[in-house]
Amino acid sequence: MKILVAGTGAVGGYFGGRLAEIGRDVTFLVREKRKEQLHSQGLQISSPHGDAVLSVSTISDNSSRDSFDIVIISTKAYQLEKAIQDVKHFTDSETMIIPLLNGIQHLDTLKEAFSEEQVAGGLCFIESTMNSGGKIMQSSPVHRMVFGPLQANWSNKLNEFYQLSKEAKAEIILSEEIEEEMWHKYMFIAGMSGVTTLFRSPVGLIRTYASTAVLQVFQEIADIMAAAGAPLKNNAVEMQMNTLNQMSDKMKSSMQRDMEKGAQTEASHLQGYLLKLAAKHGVRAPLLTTIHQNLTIYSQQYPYEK
Ligand SMILES: NC(=O)C1=CN([C@@H]2O[C@H](COP(=O)(O)OP(=O)(O)OC[C@H]3O[C@@H](n4cnc5c(N)ncnc54)[C@H](OP(=O)(O)O)[C@@H]3O)[C@@H](O)[C@H]2O)C=CC1
Ligand SMILES: CC(C)(CO)C(=O)C(=O)O
Repeated sequence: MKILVAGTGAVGGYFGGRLAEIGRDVTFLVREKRKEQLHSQGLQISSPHGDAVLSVSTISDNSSRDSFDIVIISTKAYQLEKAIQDVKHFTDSETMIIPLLNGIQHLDTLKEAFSEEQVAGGLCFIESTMNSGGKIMQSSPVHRMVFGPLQANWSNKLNEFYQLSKEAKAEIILSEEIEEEMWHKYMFIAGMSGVTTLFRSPVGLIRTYASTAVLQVFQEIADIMAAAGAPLKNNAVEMQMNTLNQMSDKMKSSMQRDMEKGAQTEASHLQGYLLKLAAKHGVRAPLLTTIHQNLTIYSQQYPYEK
């Protein structure tokens, strides 16, 4: 089974690397700078589960036009449109797409670009970032990737992919309820990245001094999602509070790490899309609005390429 990873950063480099590490047929779609890094120093992972330096296969958007069975998409949301154009050279009508982006809006973009049947659901829990030298730094042990079919007629390729992932040094899970899981992860990350960027603090201090804000933002998001008809559990807010309460004091969100690097954030894909749903369904979300305003002001102050 031929696997292509589009987005060899903190997420794709980690999970793709863990598959390559056990000899699976993984290729990384990369641009020039990343290609040079990977060829000169290998795919480097620093992790509580053991470091790795892997020699990996790469292709670029203009190289040969092979088709892959599975394409894992792990770019940022604002890079997705270009990534889709590049990935298209390497897919056919049987290729299954597994996106690992946070959020939900990208599913529509992908279904439009490929076909409804080709797009699976996916998400991950991992605290990782890529440092300036291209090394993937995982800072806490959780490394869970969940994927699964979004409709009943699922491709056997997903099952095959699950079977060949089992030995990888990562928790890779096939879920029959991936859509519901994605909405819950979306609730969690929109809230957690929102408060960690608003208070510019890891979760420990926020839990101690601003737990009411955390509860409020999860509740606002739950109200928006419920109004939009998302498949949420009755205790969705409590579940997110529990997840947050189990995290270490030092835990940060990837959006917060991006902000610390002065990089672009996924605010419009995460909080911005929720606020669009809130406006559409007439739901009030004052704290989420403040969080989004904070991210918008940040985006106006930093000189990243817009
Ligand atoms: N990091 C984390 O801890 C977590 C992140 N997520 C989510 O995962 C997604 C990915 O995040 P993350 O891995 O942190 O992001 P990174 O910025 O670390 O990685 C994105 C990678 O995608 C590459 N890329 C972008 N466009 C293309 C393209 N057209 N062709 C080839 N490569 C491309 C970038 O390469 P280049 O250098 O060439 O731009 C970069 O290496 C996001 O939606 C994020 O919210 C989810 C859970 C945890
Ligand atoms: C909260 C966390 C680390 C969980 O994977 C995450 O999804 C992110 O920071 O983007």
